[in-house]
Amino acid sequence: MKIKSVSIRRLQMRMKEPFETSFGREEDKDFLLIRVDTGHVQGYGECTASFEPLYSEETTDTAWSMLSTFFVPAVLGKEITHPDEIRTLLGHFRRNQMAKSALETAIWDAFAKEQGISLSHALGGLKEEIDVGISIGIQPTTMHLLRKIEGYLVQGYKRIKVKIRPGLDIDIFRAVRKEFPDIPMMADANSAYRLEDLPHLLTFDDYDLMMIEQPLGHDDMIDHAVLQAQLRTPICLDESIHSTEDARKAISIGACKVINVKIGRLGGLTESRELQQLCIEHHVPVWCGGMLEAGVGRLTNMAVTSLPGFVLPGDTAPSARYFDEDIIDPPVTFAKPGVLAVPSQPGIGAVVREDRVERYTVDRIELR
Ligand SMILES: O=C(O)CCC(=O)c1ccccc1C(=O)O
Ligand SMILES: [Mg+2]
Repeated sequence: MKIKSVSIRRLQMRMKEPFETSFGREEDKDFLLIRVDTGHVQGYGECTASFEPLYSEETTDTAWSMLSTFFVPAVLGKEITHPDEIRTLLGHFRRNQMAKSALETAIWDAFAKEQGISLSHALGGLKEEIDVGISIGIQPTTMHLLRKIEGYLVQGYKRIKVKIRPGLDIDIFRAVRKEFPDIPMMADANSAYRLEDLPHLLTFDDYDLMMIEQPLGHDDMIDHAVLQAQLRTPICLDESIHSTEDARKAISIGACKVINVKIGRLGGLTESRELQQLCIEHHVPVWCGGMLEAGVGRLTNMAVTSLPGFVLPGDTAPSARYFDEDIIDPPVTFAKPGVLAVPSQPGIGAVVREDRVERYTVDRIELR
């Protein structure tokens, strides 16, 4: 297989509602969509970098720059027998995982389409159905949050994740546990606490949380290990894990008991698959995180979730939770409440609606 041409488009899509975390607020989706052409098929990949460098240091602009200047030229015209080779072709360039992943996932999609198999099967995925949880952004009041939770439980979501920050944590846990004593609940702090908050964080153990996601520094593992040694609630790392090597180190020092896999944060599907394999060997459960993806990224997340290490519900909600109109046809919908069917059609398993892509495009470049 040879990559004959690559198109990079910048898209802007209105989100149904803003999403607020401890690090900021996202109102509109600003992202890159990559399309690779092999002469036989077209593969698509979505970049999970955001407009601002808040979740990670990457942005839509830096990803555009890295892809067009370095990453796309490194793969154009090369004979590729398997998408695992992309990681090697890009390996000498430091970091910029989200930009690399956008290109690598597009090539995985093209590879699966050339083989006539689903992306899930190309990866070695076995599950046909996956359980879905919901990540709820910070709400104006606790009452708003409680009513949102109620609505999502009615829709069948298998696990509720609430976003927290200092000053907005225990009150939420208390209120949720009062109304919903038994639901699977977890919290995501997006690095809002410091080790000096340890006594306060230990009180989280009273609320039967499935896990606490990334309580401490985005670049830390050491303090997380100190905290985990005293905290009964499992720590799940998100921001801190950029590779299988990071996961190995985090597990070996006891910095976490669970890992959130985001394909973009890890630089692609090859790395994500390897990380989940390592986690199986160490009996560390993983689940698929989300970056408010549009349809292409959403389908890629569903494919990776079909791998056996993904034993907990992911943040892979249906399209309609984020957008009025997705760029894929059909959009992602529940097969039954709280459950998605992993597509069996070739590649990501849905048609990318080029007419809609065109409507949301604000910039483009084609490299050949
Ligand atoms: O529904 C989703 O896509 C997950 C939303 C989410 O939690 C999130 C969204 C944007 C950036 C970071 C995170 C996170 O998991 O920390
Ligand atoms: Mg997170």
